[in-house]
Amino acid sequence: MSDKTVQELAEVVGIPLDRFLVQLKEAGLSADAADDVISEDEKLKLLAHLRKRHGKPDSQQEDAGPKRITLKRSTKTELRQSTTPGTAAKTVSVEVRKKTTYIKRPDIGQQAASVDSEADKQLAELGQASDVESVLQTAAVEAIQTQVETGTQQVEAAEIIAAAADLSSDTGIAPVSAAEAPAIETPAPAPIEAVLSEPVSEAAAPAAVEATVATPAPAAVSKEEQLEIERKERLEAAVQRNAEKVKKQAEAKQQTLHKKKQEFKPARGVTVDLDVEGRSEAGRRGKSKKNKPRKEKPEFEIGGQPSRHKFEKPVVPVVHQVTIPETIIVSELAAKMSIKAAEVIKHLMKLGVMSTINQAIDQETAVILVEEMGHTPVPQSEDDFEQEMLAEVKSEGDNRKLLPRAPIVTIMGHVDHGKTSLLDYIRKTRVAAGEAGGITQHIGAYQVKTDHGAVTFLDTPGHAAFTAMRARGAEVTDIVIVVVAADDGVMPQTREAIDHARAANVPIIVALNKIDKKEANPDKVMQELATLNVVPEEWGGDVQFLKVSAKSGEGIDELIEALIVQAEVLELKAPAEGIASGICIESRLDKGRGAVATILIQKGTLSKGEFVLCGHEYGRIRAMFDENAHAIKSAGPSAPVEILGLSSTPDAGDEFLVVQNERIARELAAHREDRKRSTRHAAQHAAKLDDVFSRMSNGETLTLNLVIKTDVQGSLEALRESLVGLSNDEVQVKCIYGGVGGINEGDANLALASSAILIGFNVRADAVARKLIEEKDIDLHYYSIIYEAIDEVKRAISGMLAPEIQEKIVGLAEVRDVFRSPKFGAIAGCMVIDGFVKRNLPIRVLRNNVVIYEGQLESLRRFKDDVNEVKMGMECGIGVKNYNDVKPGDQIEVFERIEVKREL
Ligand SMILES: Nc1nc2c(ncn2[C@@H]2O[C@H](COP(=O)(O)OP(=O)(O)OP(=O)(O)O)[C@@H](O)[C@H]2O)c(=O)[nH]1
Repeated sequence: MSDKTVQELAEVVGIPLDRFLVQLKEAGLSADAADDVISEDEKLKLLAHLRKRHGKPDSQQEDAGPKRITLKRSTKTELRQSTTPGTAAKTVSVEVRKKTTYIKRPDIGQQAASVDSEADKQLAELGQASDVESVLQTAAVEAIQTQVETGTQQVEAAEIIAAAADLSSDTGIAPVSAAEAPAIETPAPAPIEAVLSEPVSEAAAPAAVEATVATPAPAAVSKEEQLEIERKERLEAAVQRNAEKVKKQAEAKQQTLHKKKQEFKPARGVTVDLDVEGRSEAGRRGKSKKNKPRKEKPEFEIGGQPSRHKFEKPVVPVVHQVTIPETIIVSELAAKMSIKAAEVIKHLMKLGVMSTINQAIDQETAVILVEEMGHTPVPQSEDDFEQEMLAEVKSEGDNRKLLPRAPIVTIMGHVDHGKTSLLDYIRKTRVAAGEAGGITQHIGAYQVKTDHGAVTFLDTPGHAAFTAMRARGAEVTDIVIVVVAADDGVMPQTREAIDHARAANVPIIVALNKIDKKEANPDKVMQELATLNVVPEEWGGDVQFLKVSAKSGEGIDELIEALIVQAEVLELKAPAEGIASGICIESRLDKGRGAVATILIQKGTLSKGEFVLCGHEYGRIRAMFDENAHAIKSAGPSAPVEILGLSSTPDAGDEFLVVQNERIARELAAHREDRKRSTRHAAQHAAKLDDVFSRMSNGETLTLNLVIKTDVQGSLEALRESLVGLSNDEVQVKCIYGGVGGINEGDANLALASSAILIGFNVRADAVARKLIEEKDIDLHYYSIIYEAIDEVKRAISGMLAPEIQEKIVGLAEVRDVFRSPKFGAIAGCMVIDGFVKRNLPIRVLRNNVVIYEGQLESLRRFKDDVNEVKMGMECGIGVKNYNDVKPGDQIEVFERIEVKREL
C-alpha cells in the first residue's frame, strides 16, 4: 500500500478535511496540511487513537442532561359483580393508568452518529486502503456495538422508571426519579429496535442510528403487560374482597330484617297498637316493598330502640262494653267478654240458669251475668237495627204534607145477620159496576168510589179476624160497621163485636139489616143496643144507625155516605207523597204468579218497580193490580192493591215498607227472620196481673184491662161489676169484654191485642186458645169463687199480693162412656188425654169447657184393679164422689194446689 496524502485519505474515509486534520492532530500526528503524506505508521497511530477515543465519552456530552418523554395512557373497564343472590349485579369501574417515560439523549445519538459516521468513513477508508483500515473498520463496528448495548440498557432503565412511576400512582410509593435510574448514568445512545431485531451489518448500522429515539422496545411492552396483569390481579383481588364484604353485609342485614320480622309478626285478627307511629299503617296495608325506599336502619327500630310488640299480661282487668240484644247465644256472649264459654256456663249455673253453649239466654239474665263478671252490659233493642236502616224513611215521614184519605171499614156482627151479603152487594154494585165479566177475583179489600169520596172495605168480616189483626199489632180499621139483623136483634156476637170495636177504640156505625123483611123491628134492636151503651144519634147518642137491606140494596148509599161523613169527623189524613208503607191484608201462593199479597197502603204512594219489605219477606214489585184486577203503576193511601214479586207470602197484619234498595230490604228481612227465630216474643207484650203494681209504681196511670169469661150470665154481671168497682185514682179497672162460655181464640186474641188479663170463672180455655195463651204468654186466671177473683185483683192493685195458691192442672181425662153400678153409682169410662190422673187430687167436671162440678175422686180403676195413678194414653174408670151426672164428652180435670210466693 502506498502512502497517501491527508487530502486523499480524508476523501477515502469521507471525512471533511479540516475535521480529519483535527483528528490527526488529536492523534498526535505531524501532518497538518492537506498535502502532507501519511505513512503506514501514522495510519496505525491514528487507528489506535480512534480506538482509544471510543472507550470514553466526550467531556462536553457529559454535561448535557437527559431529556425525558413521559407517555400517559389510561384505560377504563367495567367489572360486573353479583353480590347477593336475587339482587342486581354490581358494576365496578376499573381504570388502569399507564405512564411510560422515555429518556432521550440527542447528544448521545448525535455523538454516536458522528462517531459512527467517522468510524464508517474510517472503516471504509481503512477497508479500501489497507489492513490497518480493516482493523479500523472493526474498531468502528465494535464501537457501534458498545453504543447499541449502552442504549438498550438505558431504554430498559427508562422503562423501569416509567413502570415504577406508573405503579406509584396506584400504590402510593414515591416514584423513582429518572435521575436516579442507573441507565441515566450509563452513557451511550442506543439504536434500539434496529440493533436488536436485525443482525449487525454495515448496511444496517446507519439505519439503526437513525431509529435511535422512537418506538418503545418490545421487551418493555411485555414487562408492562406483566405489570398490568399483576395490577389487574391485585385489582380483581381487591374487587373480590370488596364483593365478599358487601355480600356479608347484605346477608347480615337480611338476617336482621328477618329476625325483626319474626319478632314483629302479629297474630291474625289482632290489632297491634304500635308505638311506632305511622309504621303500623304501612304494615297493615301491606305496602309493596318495591315502592318503598330501602332504609339503612332496621325496619322496626326508632331512635335506636327496637319497638316491642310481644304480649304483655294486663295488670288491671279489662272491662268490656258488652252489647246484649234481646236474646243472646251463650257462646256469643262469651266471645264478647273474651272468655271461654265454659266460664259463662259456670257463672250461669251459679245464677241458677242451666244452659248449653248454643243456647240462647234472655237479655236480663245476660245483663246480670255480664255485670257479675265485671263488664259493662249495653242492652240493645232489636229495633235499633231497623231504626238505623229505616232512618231515612222515618225522617221523610215526619215532614210530608197530610191529605184527607178514604176510611178503612170492617164489618162485624152476629152469624147470619148479613155481613157477607152486605159486602157482596156493595162490591157487586159499586166495585164491579160496568165490568163486562163481573168480578174476576176476590181480594182481601176493595175500594168504593162515590161523588163525595172513597171508602175502603176490608173483606174479612167478623170481629175474630179484626181482633186477630189487632193482636198482630195491625191497627188498620178506622170505622166498624156492626150489622144487626132487624128481625133478630142483639145476639152474643153482636155484643162481642161491639166490645171488640170499643177495645180497639174504633167508632161504630150500626147497620140494621134485613129491613126488607116483614119481621124487621128496627126500634126493638135500637133499644137493645142502647142498653149496651150504643145509643143512636136521633136518641141523643153518638152512633149513626142506618136501616139497610143487603138484598134490595136499600139504604146502602146512605150507609156509604155515613161512612164518608164519619171519616170527615175523624179527620182521616195521610201523606199522599213519598215512601209508601202499610199493612198486608192477606197473601197466597199462586201457581203461575208466585207470592201474591194484598196490601193496604196507609201512607205515601206505592209504585211498580219499587223494593218493598213486608214482614220478613222482601222483593221488587213486578206487577201491581187494583181490586178489579187492572194492572196499575202506582197507588196512594187507603188503596188496597195486589202486588207480585215478594220472596214469599207474608202474614196478614205484617207491615210493609218501601226501602231504597234491595240490599236494605234483604238485610232487614234477614234481621227480622233472625229475630223471629230467636225470640218467642209477641208483637205486643201480654199484660200480667203481677205487673200491675210495679207498673203503677213507675208512675204510669194505669188501666187494667180484663177479658172475663164466665159459666153463666149472672156470674159475669156480678164479677164484672165487682172488678170494675175496684177502680181508684191510680188504676182504672176496665172490662173490655165479658162473655159466657169457654175461652176461645178470639178471647185470647182480644186479651193480647188489648193487653188484657184473661179471667175464666168456672170456664176453661179450648185447645186453640190454650195454644195461643201459651205461645203469647197471656195471663190467664181461673176462679171458682167470685170473692177470690175480687180479692186477688184488689191485692194486685194495692201491691199486697199474698202468696198465691196456684192451681196446676196435672191431667185431663175425657169421658168416653158412663156405666151405672148399684154399688158405686155412675162410673165414667175415661181416656187420659193429657198428663195423669191421681186418685187423691181434686177434680173438676167440665162440659163444653165450663166447670159443672168440683170435687174428689171416689174411685180410680184400671180394669178391675184399684190404682193410684193413670197416665196419658191409658183408659181408666173414674167414679166421682157425690156426683152421678157425668155424661160422655165431659172432661175430668185433675188439679193440685201449690203455694207460689209472689214477686213484684
Ligand atoms: N131478606 C134479606 N135477607 C138477607 C139480607 N141480608 C142477608 N140476608 C140473608 O141472610 C143469610 C145470611 O146472610 P150472610 O151474608 O151469609 O150473613 P153473614 O153474617 O155473613 O153470616 P156468616 O158468614 O155465617 O157470619 C143469607 O141467606 C142471606 O141471603 C137482607 O138484607 N134481606
